[in-house]
Amino acid sequence: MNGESSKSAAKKAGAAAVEAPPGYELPWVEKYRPRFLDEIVGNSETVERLKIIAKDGNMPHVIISGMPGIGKTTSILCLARELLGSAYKEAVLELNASDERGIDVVRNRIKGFAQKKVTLPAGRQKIVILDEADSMTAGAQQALRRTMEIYSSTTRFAFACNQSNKIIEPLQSRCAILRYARLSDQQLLKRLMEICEAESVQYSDEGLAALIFSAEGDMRQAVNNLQSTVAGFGFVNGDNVFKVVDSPHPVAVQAMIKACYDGKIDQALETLRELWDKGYSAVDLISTMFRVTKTIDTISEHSKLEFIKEIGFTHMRILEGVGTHLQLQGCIARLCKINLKS
Ligand SMILES: Nc1ncnc2c1ncn2[C@@H]1O[C@H](COP(=O)(O)OP(=O)(O)OP(=O)(O)O)[C@@H](O)[C@H]1O
Repeated sequence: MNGESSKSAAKKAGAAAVEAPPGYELPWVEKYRPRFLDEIVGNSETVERLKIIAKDGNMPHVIISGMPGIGKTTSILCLARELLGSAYKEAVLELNASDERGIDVVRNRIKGFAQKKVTLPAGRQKIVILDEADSMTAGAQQALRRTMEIYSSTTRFAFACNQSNKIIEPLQSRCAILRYARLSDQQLLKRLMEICEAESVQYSDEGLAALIFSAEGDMRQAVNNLQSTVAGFGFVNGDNVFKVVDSPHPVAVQAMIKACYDGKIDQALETLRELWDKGYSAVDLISTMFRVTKTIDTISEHSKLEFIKEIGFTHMRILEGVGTHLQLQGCIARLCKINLKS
């Protein structure tokens, strides 16, 4: 790809306006962090609601919850940028888990910010962003209750968290709760292809499939693994991706599950032995077995459900502390037996 077209691809993928200092490369998750709500992939209904808020300007207190790496913090930052324009720097206070966020910070820093006078576009308020809010102590959350009410005419709060039930009820009742779902494979694929084009990455289709498989709907992980694979190997194919993420190769695990389905216990145990000897832990193996079984389409629906049930029981036992080779061998034996019965 020539320089000009790679530049326009970068623009299309929303490459950050901030350039890294010469000699340094920004991590791609930062370089391609969406800057406007339009660029956010997935969760379109929720993002539409945010766009309406950005247009009307009357932002309620919000909680955005969902699993990691799907755009919660990014959405709040985009919303704040669209609401506040050039006043963004002055009118946003962002605190995340790396900042001290005990009661004192709520009493001093947040309250101080809420009292501060800032010139804003008409009808806009200052915004306090509390990232990873579920890790704030209950005491600190309690201390926010009155602050949120007293200063609500000038300051609005946005919380991002993985589990909204870790936010105390009184705060939940003051906020609009928006839930983000994990991103679909197509959404991840589209974004990864945009970034590959912008960065002139050499890739194969099965390389992208491997990135999507290992990310499980987490865009941050997909983009990070893409960058690590490019940095480590230069070419994104399945083998390289699984080396980077250091998880059992799903093709081998799939062969093992299929051997169970066909009742070929020796072959299945042999594959298990090879994977075990590579040093993967029992949890890695059993969770890959689960994910692979879910997606195999050559197994009957009934057997698939029975397999998943058995794998689930084994997973539970492993988490209880018995993560041995024998545990997995037992699981393989039971999987082989399921199909013999039916
Ligand atoms: N929906 C998305 N669209 C485009 N890029 C995304 C999306 N979600 C995540 N990303 C990428 O992943 C990076 C991290 O996203 P973000 O910080 O918003 O995640 P998060 O959901 O807040 O995760 P956490 O719960 O760990 O804080 C972004 O910089 C961006 O590059």
